[in-house]
Amino acid sequence: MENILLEIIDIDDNGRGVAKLDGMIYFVENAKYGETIEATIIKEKKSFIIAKKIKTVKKSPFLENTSITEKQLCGVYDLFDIEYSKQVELKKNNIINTINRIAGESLNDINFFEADNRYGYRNKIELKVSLDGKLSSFNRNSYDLVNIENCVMTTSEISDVIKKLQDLIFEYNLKGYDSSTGEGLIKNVIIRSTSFGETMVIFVLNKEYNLKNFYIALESSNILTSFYVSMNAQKNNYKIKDLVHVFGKKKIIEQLGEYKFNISPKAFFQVNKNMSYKIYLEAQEYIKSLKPKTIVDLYSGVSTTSIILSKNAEKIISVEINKDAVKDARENAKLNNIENIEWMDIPAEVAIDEIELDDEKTVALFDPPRKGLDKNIIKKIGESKINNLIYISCNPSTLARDIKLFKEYGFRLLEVTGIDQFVNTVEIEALILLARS
Ligand SMILES: C[S@@+](CC[C@H](N)C(=O)[O-])C[C@H]1O[C@@H](n2cnc3c(N)ncnc32)[C@H](O)[C@@H]1O
Repeated sequence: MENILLEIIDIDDNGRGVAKLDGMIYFVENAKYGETIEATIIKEKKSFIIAKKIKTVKKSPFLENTSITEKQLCGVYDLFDIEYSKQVELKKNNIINTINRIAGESLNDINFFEADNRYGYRNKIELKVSLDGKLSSFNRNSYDLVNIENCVMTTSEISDVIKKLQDLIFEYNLKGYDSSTGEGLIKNVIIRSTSFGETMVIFVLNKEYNLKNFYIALESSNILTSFYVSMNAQKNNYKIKDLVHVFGKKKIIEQLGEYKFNISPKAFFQVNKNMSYKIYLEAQEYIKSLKPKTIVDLYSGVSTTSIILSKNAEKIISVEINKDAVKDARENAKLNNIENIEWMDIPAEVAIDEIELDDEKTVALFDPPRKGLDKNIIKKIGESKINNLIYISCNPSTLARDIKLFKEYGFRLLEVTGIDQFVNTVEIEALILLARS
């Protein structure tokens, strides 16, 4: 089959280039936004074609002159070398087009919070270790490792920790895990930092191993506030299992506005502190105008939103499936002298059957994972007396699907705000307000 020329006009949620030719949509891995490429067809489906990039024929006019290398990205940042104004345009259009297409809206423009920092914003990173002991990151969609150096997207505290860890890993001759054989030692290195300069590291190990001298050296380097180890011997499973606290504090502390938050090793906390705080403040603006008696905060994590909104309602019901996060949330409320939050540490789709929903002065707030809301939640809220909903989403497609379903119960889309929380990546965060009159 002859090669074809494709102009990349968009980037999809998976970071693939999108092109249109003769009415067909093409998806191409490793294609840059704006470039023209020579490609070959790999797979033809009814409504789209998967193509493989052969070479760039014309460079993207949106490319920035940057000296940043793949090694310095320390992760997947598909848009890192695309002009920032174009990144914003792509993200705004993604939200607008997805909501219009799936939820039947006709948005022309939306509010958008641009990032305040393009680099140095990530307060959490997960790294791997190669078989020759080099800290590395995974390539997209594969177990291939890219050695890293001077990570530019992480906070300076995390960069400092990486340097020290790398020196010690070399010094103590520690090796990474081999995904093809299931052999090796270090599976995962999770590093977190807070704006107080506190740092936490978690090693996920493949087997029991005496690392006592390494731990002593790491502790005496004074670079870490907290260090944990977890054992997970399951093949190619890199997740934290049972945790052992090795040294330092058990939790690190972060602050958002007037509130402090203890963060334990497994708890979810947004990776871009400044931008996530902007989302919470925007949600608070909506809440202030609605003056609710009760806020039902579904998918509440460590209750960051519940705590920030605690003065804006008589009662907050905070629902989160992760029991560790709820434990942290209770402590966080105590730490901030907050007494009007009630917790349910069960799935939101189950909790919704137990929550009183027949008061018009209740506002529901959702912040689900990428898969969006469970159908039972939409049904129960739809059939309830609740008239105002705030929805924070990291996936425009499931957000748009859920807007469409809420519209069947008489809700209208009133506000949409996009937030560039995951700068230089294709990921987007959106906040919407739905109401029925
Ligand atoms: C995107 S996070 C939002 C957390 C929090 N609102 C914040 O801003 O930090 C989604 C949260 O939903 C929780 N979660 C996932 N599935 C759930 C379910 N079925 N019921 C309740 N919580 C769930 C996750 O543990 C995670 O804490």
